[in-house]
Amino acid sequence: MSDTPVNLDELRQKIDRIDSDILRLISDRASCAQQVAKVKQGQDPDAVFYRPEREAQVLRRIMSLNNGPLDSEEMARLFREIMSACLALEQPVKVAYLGPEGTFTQQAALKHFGESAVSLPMAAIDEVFREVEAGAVNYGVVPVENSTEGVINHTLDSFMDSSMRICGEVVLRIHHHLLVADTTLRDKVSRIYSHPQSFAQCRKWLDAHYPRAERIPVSSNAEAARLVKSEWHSAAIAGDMAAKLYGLTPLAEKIEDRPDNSTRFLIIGNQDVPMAGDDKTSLVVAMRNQPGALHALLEPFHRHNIDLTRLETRPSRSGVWNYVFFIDFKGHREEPQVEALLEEVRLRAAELKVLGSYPQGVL
Ligand SMILES: O=C(O)C(=O)C[C@]1(C(=O)O)C=C[C@@H](O)C=C1
Repeated sequence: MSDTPVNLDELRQKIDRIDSDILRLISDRASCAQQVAKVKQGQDPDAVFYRPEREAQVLRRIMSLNNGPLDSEEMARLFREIMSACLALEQPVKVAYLGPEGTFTQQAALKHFGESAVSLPMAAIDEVFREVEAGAVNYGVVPVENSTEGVINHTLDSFMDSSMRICGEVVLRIHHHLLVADTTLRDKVSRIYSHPQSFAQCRKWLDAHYPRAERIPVSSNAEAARLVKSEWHSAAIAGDMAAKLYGLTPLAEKIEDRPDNSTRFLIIGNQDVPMAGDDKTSLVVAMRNQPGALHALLEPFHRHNIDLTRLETRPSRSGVWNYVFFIDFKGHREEPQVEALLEEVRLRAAELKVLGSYPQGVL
């Protein structure tokens, strides 16, 4: 006879036994993290407890070991939460994000740090920078680019004046919904609120389905959701978090024009992150305004066979240099060929600032 349980009671008893094992193992893991904290404190009284490179390695390892039936992303999300709780035992982590509550940036912060982190909404990107700089929070989360709408200039500009470093990145699939309240007259929607970026990401859908509705830009999707609560003829374009926060329901789901619509967010902090094995580096470089400046800047990347993942130009704010370039590439600043590259770029540039080397987003 097979010992595989066949009825509901037996299956539930089996699940109870497995849960007891999981409980014991998670508790063992948490005790281990407490010991790690003691070791870190013993090494350095100002020890940093959050270690992005280690977290990336743990999550990648879990994904590579996973044989289903849960898919690897789902499994990594579960481990994300276990690690988040373990880190909170070592030291509760405070994270500032571009608010208000219910924005995609809050979603990115939770995706990266897990639910055990304390997340605090800020009214503007430069406030997030200021809070981290002042030491009021440990880390900050800000959006930097969207696959449909391009770069978020406020974030790049904030890096020019700041000593903050990049400690990580998160990429979030952005799904927009057309949301209404219980009291909305669904066939009388004549006004739609959203953030200008979201309007741009859903433009074709809106032209096709609501060509005559007035589109009112507001400061965030969460604010759009809040406004809709009290208006019977209005709808908001926002994501799941804002819908949940304000108790709205979707009239139409996933209305973004591009199915791969995603936004990249950066984690800013005060620490230099060691190599994780699958890293990126971000730079800001000022070049003198002379012929061939861009070629001179990019040529060493080609020669050292370094994979550029992004290049943005911003007007210089000091007025002395005409071009400021934001460059992301694959590799860590401690790798020998990256060190050699940075040495060369430094000689050619008027100014070079390494914003950070950090693990590529895992989830
Ligand atoms: O390995 C460490 O340094 C730990 O503190 C343990 C741990 C974990 O739970 O795995 C927790 C927090 C860190 O950010 C990284 C990993």
